[in-house]
Amino acid sequence: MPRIDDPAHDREAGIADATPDTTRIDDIRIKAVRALVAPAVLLEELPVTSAVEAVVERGRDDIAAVLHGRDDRLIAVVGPCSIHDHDQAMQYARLLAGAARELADALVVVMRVYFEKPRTTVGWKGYINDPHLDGSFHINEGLRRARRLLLDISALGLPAGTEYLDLLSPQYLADLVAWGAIGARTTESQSHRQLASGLSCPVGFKNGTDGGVQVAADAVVAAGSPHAFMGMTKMGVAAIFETRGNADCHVILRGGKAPNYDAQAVDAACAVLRKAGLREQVMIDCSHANSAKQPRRQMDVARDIAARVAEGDRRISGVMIESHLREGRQDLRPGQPLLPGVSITDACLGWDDTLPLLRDLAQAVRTRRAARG
Ligand SMILES: O=C[C@H](O)[C@H](O)COP(=O)(O)O
Ligand SMILES: C=C(OP(=O)(O)O)C(=O)O
Repeated sequence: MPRIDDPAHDREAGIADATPDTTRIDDIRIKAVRALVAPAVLLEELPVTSAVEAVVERGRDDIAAVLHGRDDRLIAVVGPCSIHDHDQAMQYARLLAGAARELADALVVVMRVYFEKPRTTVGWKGYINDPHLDGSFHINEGLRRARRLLLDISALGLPAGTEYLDLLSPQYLADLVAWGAIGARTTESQSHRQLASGLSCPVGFKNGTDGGVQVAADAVVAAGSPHAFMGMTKMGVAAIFETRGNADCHVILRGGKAPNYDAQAVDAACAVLRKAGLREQVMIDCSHANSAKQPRRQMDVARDIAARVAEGDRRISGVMIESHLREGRQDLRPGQPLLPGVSITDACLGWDDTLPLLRDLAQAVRTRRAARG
């Protein structure tokens, strides 16, 4: 596929109706403007069923109950670094749904269903931005596929979690999302904090890429407050949104210059949260800088967390694990076939190692519960 700025790109991608901009002093770096489907059209085409509605609501309620200390289970956000194939994602979801049922007494399992990838510089930006994985950027189709997948996963009884990166995409998908994340690169962004203040689900803010927890605590404070900002309605019209604030936000420790999953790091994070007047609780991301992106190191991190939970630590309210059908990662090379069930972004743990890890975490919760009597 030619680069997006090559005149042959749109022809080869089958994109019709590209509208070249002819003004001289405005939009001088915009090559074309293409039509974007209105959210209301997709919501009508792919409506939420009452069964899915119940799964989303129950997922949100369960997560909020853990965050507010009414439920002693552990939230486990588990799944691929990114989605790139519907059938493989569904294969994974069926396995995870089985585990979620088995461990429901101890874990609130949420599948990571990440469609939008924040890149350090450039790279494939996810299933919505480029669903054909070839630089053709069929965003309308990406939105449609994302919505269909969220419906299918939720229909298994499994709540879905996603990263909110684009500021318009929530209007197409947010009704189907039980838990949201704001990533390390956007936790400090006012626009993302405003968005979180109006989302219907609980939201986790990652610490900054340098490891700074203060920005995530600040984000929880900001998202908990009401805001007014510009956005787009379901009909695709510009609007001013006024939000109530989101009381179900929390911090996610994902490491930075150094890992931050151990007891000392949790003490330090809780000191920051206490000073900000927030609940002393964290979700710990076993991946990213906590595993130095070595997928198998997630097992060490998760087992370390399980040991502390079993000893009675109640400040750890959740874990995140990057896991796919098969371990590792692969490069996306145009025209080259991909291995099924292997991540095309960060390396993941394989399912065979994930299930025992989830069982260990669940056992740790049961031990903690038994000790409290
Ligand atoms: O989780 C995903 C990645 O760590 C994040 O999107 C950054 O990826 P990159 O550094 O490969 O661009
Ligand atoms: C991009 C992610 O993480 P982070 O923002 O911590 O880099 C992720 O969880 O996919």
